[in-house]
Amino acid sequence: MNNSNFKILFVASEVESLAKTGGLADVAKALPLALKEQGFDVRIVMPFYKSINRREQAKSIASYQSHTIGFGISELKIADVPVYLVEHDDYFLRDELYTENGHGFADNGERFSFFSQAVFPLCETLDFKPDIIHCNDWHTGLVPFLLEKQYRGSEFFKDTRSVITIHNAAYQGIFPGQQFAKLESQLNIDELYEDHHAVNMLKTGIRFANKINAVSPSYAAELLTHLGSHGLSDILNERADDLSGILNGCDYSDWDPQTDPYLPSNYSQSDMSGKTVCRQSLQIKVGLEQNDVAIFGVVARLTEQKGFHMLIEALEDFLIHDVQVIIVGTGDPKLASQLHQLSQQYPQKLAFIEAYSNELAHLIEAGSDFFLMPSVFEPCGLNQMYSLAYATLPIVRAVGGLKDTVIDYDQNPEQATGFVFEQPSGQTLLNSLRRALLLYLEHPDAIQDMCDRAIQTRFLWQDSLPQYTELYKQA
Ligand SMILES: Nc1ncnc2c1ncn2[C@@H]1O[C@H](COP(=O)(O)OP(=O)(O)O[C@H]2O[C@H](CO)[C@@H](O)[C@H](O)[C@H]2O)[C@@H](O)[C@H]1O
Repeated sequence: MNNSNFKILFVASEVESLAKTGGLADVAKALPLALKEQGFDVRIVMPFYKSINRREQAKSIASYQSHTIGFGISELKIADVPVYLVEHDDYFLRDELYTENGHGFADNGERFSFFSQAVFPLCETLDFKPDIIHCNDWHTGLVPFLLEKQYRGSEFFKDTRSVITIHNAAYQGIFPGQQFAKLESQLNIDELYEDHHAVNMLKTGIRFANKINAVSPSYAAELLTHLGSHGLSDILNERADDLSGILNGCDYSDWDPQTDPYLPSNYSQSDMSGKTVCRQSLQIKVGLEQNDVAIFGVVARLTEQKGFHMLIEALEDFLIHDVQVIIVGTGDPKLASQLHQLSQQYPQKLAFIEAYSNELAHLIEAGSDFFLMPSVFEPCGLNQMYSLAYATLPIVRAVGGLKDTVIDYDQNPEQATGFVFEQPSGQTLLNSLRRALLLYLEHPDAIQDMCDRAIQTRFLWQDSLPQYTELYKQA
């Protein structure tokens, strides 16, 4: 395959450095950039949100209008990858990407079916004939359906194939059928109807994409089980031959303690003194005393997925020890209020910052000794990869990508890079926290060895690219 002749349209609802609410954005930037480096002709398409960074630099390049759909197309670049922004003020000129006052917009189904629909005239207008349309998560789930049912017969798209990557199957985009009424009338939307005429956008993508992948091998395996499939095991088992798991890479150009511009002092394996500076600066920033107790950090969306119910239960006992816990996150207001309450109870030991802050996220990765991810499920997880790169030992549950990326101290002391536990309970998490703390206090040499291994661990996109290339070929 001559890469430069191979055209990939990467369709995503968020892209790091332009608009981000979670890990999907990290991948939607890093993977296209890695593909571009291999010479592929890759372009990204996403909605033109109000909050897009560098909004004023976006260049309007075209517009499209038919009897059913109209939108503008603007362009920005990330490195030398073009990013096409679908401009439709009614749908996308809103303060947030998906929600308002903590609730999803009522018309999210309509917004993202519009976005999925816009992909095709956008390609035609820009005369970009993709070999692969690479979709991501529920927001883009209608694209494979539209490709098969509306465009398969067209000259322009007759050779185009689709791939859908599942970053998080818990979010499926299930909306009432009326929200899809603006799709072409000749399309048979009825065939997508489930109970009460609802459409499941992720399931639609899984049904119609030529190939499907999940963001880690373990998550792909879990998706075939009742327990781990978020209710999608039937359709995924039907498509099992086309499903694979490809581990995400980590973007070390954004996450490297040697060059990280957010850190007050950079550091590396050969000179870790900067990590102490980061630690002090973190303590000052979040208002904790500057002493040298073990620091446990968390950066996450406040959702059940991230295991906050286990964490809160475990912290109630763990905070009697001489430790500091620093949590940064936004999301579920109930979880936020529980965390605020707990931090008022232990003001010297627990700092909870309810904010979305890139700067704090980087500082926590650098300034903590341990990083907590007690997830209920975790398709891949990126923060544990960032932690490893910053010599901050992850404490994770053995699930999805966490299982594929962290080696437990008790299981394999010679190669360990963190602490891994199985049972999803506050008690087992508490045991792991104590296990880590005990080692920190009594065997600093063992902790040092683990940090040395952690900081050298690499999850490179270059290692995952051959698998994506193979997926494209098979599609
Ligand atoms: N308050 C805050 N302030 C600053 N930054 C914050 C933040 N809250 C979260 N972030 C950032 O958002 C990203 C979270 O990425 P994760 O992969 O850990 O989880 P997420 O569940 O969003 O992604 C989903 O998609 C990714 C990508 O495939 C999978 O790895 C993952 O398992 C899946 O659930 C990180 O870059 C993190 O630093």
